[in-house]
Amino acid sequence: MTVQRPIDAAQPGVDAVTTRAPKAVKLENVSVVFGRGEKAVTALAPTTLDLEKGAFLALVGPSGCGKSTILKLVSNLLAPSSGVVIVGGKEAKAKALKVGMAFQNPTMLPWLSIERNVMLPLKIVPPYCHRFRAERKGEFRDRVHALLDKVGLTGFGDHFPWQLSGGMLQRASLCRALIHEPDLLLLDEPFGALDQFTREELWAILQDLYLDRRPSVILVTHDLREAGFLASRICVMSPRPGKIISDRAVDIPRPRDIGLIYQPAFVEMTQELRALIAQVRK
Ligand SMILES: Nc1ncnc2c1ncn2[C@@H]1O[C@H](COP(=O)(O)OP(=O)(O)OP(=O)(O)O)[C@@H](O)[C@H]1O
Repeated sequence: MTVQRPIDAAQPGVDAVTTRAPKAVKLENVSVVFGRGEKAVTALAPTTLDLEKGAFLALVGPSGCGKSTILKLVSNLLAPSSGVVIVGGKEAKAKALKVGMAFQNPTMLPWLSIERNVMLPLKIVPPYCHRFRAERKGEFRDRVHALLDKVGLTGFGDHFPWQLSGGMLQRASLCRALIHEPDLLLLDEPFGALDQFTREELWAILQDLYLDRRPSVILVTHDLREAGFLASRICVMSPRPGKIISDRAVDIPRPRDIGLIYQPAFVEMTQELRALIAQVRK
């Protein structure tokens, strides 16, 4: 596949209808400081950031620049020291949106089969939890197996986590993040521990899953090709204190083919990002 349109930093991302599109997430002048006095660490300097509904944002930057801190704010695992975090039009603590999450370590419960691990959000998240008893052997089970099929795990529903490879567990983890059809997907280096081939395979799978329902996505990654392949927008962050220093669109039509990452315009974009990160790491 060829890149049909230039990668243009001046345009809104391909997944954002316009910059006036409804916002899934808004950070308004949000900062996070850990500790007090001389030991205080500003994990995030006052930051303002909007994520359009259905957009795919990648956060990249050196270690310690505040990427995970932003995910924790949005998922309400962390309260801001100042400013306000709006998710689905309300403060993050109101939990106005259904959220799905996946991390570098898939953290499956070892005593449950893959089917039951993937089904867990349906047991916990309204409105599904009210129907869980009635549906766990019916509609919900079918839904889990349909998703396992999509990620190439057909027939592994009755296996236990220890019977799967790292790549297979990460596929199952994506299923668990998506089973309750979240409006917002938060991904913290989900493919960081995988080999390059498995990783590329999972980029394509994640893209398909994203195109199915178009949730809003925030992906934290150290892999610039992963960011460029998957995202409609890439924010680069710098550390001490954590802040966003660049916010650019990735204006490449979807579905994207993996061959894209070898295209000159794509390589140029990742090299620019790399140079920016190398500067702020010093
Ligand atoms: N609970 C905490 N207490 C004190 N400092 C913290 C805490 N959590 C994070 N920090 C600090 O806040 C800063 C931002 O951390 P954060 O985990 O968001 O960075 P990151 O960009 O996700 O890093 P990495 O890429 O290594 O995962 C770092 O300097 C970190 O040491």
